Amino acid sequence: MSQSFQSAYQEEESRLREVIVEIDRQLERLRSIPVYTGHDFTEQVLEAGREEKRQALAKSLPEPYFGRLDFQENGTGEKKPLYIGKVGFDKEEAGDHPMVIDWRAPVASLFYSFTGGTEPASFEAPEGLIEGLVYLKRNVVIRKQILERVSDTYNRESGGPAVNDEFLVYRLGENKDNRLRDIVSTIQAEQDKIIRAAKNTALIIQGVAGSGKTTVALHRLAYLLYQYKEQVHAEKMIIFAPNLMFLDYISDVLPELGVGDIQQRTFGDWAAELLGIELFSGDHAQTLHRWFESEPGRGTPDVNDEVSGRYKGSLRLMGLIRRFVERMERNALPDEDFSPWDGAVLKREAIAEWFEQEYKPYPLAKRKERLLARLHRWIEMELKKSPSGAVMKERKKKASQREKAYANRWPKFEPLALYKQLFGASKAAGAWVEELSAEIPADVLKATRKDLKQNIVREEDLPALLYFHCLLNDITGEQRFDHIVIDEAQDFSPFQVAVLDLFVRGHSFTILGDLSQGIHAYRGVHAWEEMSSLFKEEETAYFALTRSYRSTMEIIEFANGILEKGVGSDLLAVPVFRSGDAVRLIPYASGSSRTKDLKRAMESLIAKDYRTVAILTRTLLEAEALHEELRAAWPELNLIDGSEGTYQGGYSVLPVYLSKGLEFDAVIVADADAGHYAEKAWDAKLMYVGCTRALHELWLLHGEARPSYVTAEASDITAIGWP
Ligand SMILES: Nc1ncnc2c1ncn2[C@@H]1O[C@H](COP(=O)(O)OP(=O)(O)OP(=O)(O)O)[C@@H](O)[C@H]1O
Repeated sequence: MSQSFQSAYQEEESRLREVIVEIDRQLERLRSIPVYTGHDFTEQVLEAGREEKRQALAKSLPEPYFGRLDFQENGTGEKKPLYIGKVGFDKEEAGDHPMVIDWRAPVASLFYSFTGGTEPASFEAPEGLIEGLVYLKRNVVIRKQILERVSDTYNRESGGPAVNDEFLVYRLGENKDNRLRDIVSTIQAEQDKIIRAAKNTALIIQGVAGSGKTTVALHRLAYLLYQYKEQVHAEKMIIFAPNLMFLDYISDVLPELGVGDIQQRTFGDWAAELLGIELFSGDHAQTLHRWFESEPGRGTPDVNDEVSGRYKGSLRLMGLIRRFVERMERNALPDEDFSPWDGAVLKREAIAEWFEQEYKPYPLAKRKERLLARLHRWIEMELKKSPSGAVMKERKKKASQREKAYANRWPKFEPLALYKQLFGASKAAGAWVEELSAEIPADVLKATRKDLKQNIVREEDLPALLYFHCLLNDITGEQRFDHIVIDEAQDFSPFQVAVLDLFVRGHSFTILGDLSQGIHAYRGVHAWEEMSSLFKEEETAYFALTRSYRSTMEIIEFANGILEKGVGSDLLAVPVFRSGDAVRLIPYASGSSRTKDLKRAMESLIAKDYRTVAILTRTLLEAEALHEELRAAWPELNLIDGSEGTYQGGYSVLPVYLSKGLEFDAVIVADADAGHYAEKAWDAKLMYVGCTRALHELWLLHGEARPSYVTAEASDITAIGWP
């Protein structure tokens, strides 16, 4: 141990003791104050503040901070060490500078944005730009109040080189359990820019596999809550993610960051609940079967803008619905006057005046509701003019029948009813409806009509139904969001985002995805312009994350090869300098069974003490069969089939298309051969998704011929055969 390291360690050790004593002191004082349970509002607010502090301090006690930055602000002549942690707090004596600074505070941004060199650094504070010199950037690992590691990634005294990746590489080398974790101690400058971007912008982020998109989005939510305390509320934020298992997988990060109450949903669940409709239960399985299960090896079916998912997610359909509702509005008012009994008449012109002038500002369903309520009041007034009680009774009876009949002559302003009309699944309001329906691609029209006649609503129908809902009804304050995160956004459609934009204040979006992983291209976007064009130029910003943090250099280079050769993409990942074992290509032994080889691969990797190991098959059927065969060897082996609500970690078998978003210490791609993966960009994307799930080790087992994008020769990054 060098002398300077020893003194740094001792210095940090004594500082840690000082901080822990202070936290203990503050906690003790707070705990000694009796909890207020009375009705005085001021006291209640004070108690809530104390409770928040108690919790924050207790949470920070085991690991009060993770970083230190020595900074000298211009003109101060004083170099100050700033300690950065998940929770900030001051010494109790007034006038002392913070003991620990919250990682989201403006000054803490320096810890992340500073990339080295001797030039002055700056950060944006509420009072303006602050400039100064950075002397030291230090990472410390504290666990259960014990200082475990001190790592200087920049030291001005030693010549001011670039910040090094030593600590990052150490962190990335750790094995993972079954949950995504926070990265506050190692957020990188390119990620920090996204986390701290202004709130009222639709951020679109293209990030290569493993670039931290999901992680960054979660940290951004924590940042927005801190920075825009008054405008943003946790319960008014929502994260849309692809499935419940993925939501479970990411569910620890926000609590780790001290953030609760943020809604985490799938788009389907959220939209169906809002609309009060039930989705067809077989939809998911049918869709996956159609696109991923039917003919492995022969290549996934071709996709164009006329396939159902693409069309129903398009702005073309959105425009069509808008025109449909406009026509509906023009044709809504019945042609005749209203007569509650013979001799009494309310002229159509008078009703039109209410509908077209007075109630115009209201959405359509509300306009109808108000109009009919007013009509009812008019009837009551007229009834009062009756010459006798008997006549009044007679008239009332008649009026009630005619009022009902009149109301029935109005269209039903209900999303599903109108959607059915548009697709010809129920009686149309006029010939004009057919004119509009003719614009829908014939195959889509036919299949959807058939579905709707049987009351089958699929997930792909939801953007249209939601849009109908928005055109017909007010969006209530309760339904509105302060911020929306869309993860795996390459699988979202422009129509989905356009509708969500109606639900969010100030176009406040974080939209993240990777076009290279667009394996649901039958419904998702093919270029980010499809989404950015929904917003005005000043309302949107685009970021690209090119560095990949998940996998070793070998794995990333191998996966880049798949992208280049198989997808023709130039969205290649730049690895962090973390080297591991070569990617292994292993032919199945002739004469031996494939299962035996896969079992052997699994055994070898488990023997290396990896905590999460997965075998990825091309289809679910294959995963099920393999799971059945291997269960005897590993009773705890999980089968992931898309129906589960939680992610278990450990050892798993799953079809490759369900692995998206997840990661494993070691991955075995089964059947990486031409019999399972065709020479098609889409199949190459599937292979890319599979390979980029591996953190430390990747093995591909295969039959005779491999697709051309799976590299054949042994090299620095690939090894052939068993170790
Ligand atoms: N700055 C960082 N420091 C440490 N680890 C990081 C950092 N950024 C990302 N990671 C790690 O890299 C891995 C990938 O992160 P994440 O899943 O958020 O990426 P992604 O871009 O959403 O991936 P994909 O699109 O491939 O699913 C995670 O293990 C995450 O903890």
